[in-house]
Amino acid sequence: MDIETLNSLYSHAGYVTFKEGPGGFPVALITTPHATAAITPYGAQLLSYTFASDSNDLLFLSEKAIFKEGTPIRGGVPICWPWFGPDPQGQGRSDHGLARTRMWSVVSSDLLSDQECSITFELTDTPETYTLWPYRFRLILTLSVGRVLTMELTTHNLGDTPMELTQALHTYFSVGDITHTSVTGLEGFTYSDKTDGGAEKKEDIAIRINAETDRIYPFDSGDILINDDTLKRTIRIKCEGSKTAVVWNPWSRVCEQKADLSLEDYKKTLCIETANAGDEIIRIAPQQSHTIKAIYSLE
Ligand SMILES: O=P(O)(O)OC[C@H]1O[C@H](O)[C@H](O)[C@@H](O)[C@@H]1O
Repeated sequence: MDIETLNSLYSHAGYVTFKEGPGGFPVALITTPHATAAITPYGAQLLSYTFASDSNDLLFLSEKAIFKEGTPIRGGVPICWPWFGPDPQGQGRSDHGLARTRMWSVVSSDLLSDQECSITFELTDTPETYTLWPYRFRLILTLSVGRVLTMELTTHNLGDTPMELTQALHTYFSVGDITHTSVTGLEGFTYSDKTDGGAEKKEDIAIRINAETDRIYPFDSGDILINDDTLKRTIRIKCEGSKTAVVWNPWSRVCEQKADLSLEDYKKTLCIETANAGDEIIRIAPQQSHTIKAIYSLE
């Protein structure tokens, strides 16, 4: 859909407008008294979110991010779906599934009040997705911009066979300096350390990142806090409908390997992902649905 049509159908004066963004992708710019957001239908990927009370973006977006059909965008909130990580069946399909490299459709934008605005995107199966993943689905992302940022991802199984999937809201938070950042809320949980062959480990203290980190924690309720001593802010993450939380920092080794990351980017970002990852496979019966939700706020 072109920018003019998007604006004629879904803009709200002073709140929602569509512009052409990098790579020619459309971007919805959303402003409320509490925050501003930029989200592209490509991957339904949130690229930026800035609370009015804070001059720093909540999210990290790589300066070297690639905006090109078929390539994932490095930063913001990529949606990993219907699998998290490498192809679970080893068929050579893309890491993290097919949602982050497809153009979604905008289906609505709503002024919930003069304080809050939401936008909804959908991705449905096509003959092309069916050859990659043989299910009939409707995937809906709703993002609400207000006092808090809410992201809700619902999978509808439109077919007549059960569907199995893993998934994540792969949020790249911006941090002032990773070595002056801690994460609380996950201490005491036994996690799977993907940098150590999935070894099970446990720490009873706040997480501090001082090496490449890639962990899957069992986590189905409660809050996770990112305490940032440099930007002097605490980000609160509430997860619903998810059974795991993933903590990822690429450190220098992965930054060196990725064309879309700068060498020092590991200092500026930390991913805390609301997920059903690893063994936490979601099963959705025919004609049923499943929702995960993340709510982000600043303290
Ligand atoms: O480079 P990507 O395909 O975007 O994946 C980036 C990272 O995503 C997740 O956090 C995984 O746990 C990591 O193992 C992976 O390296």
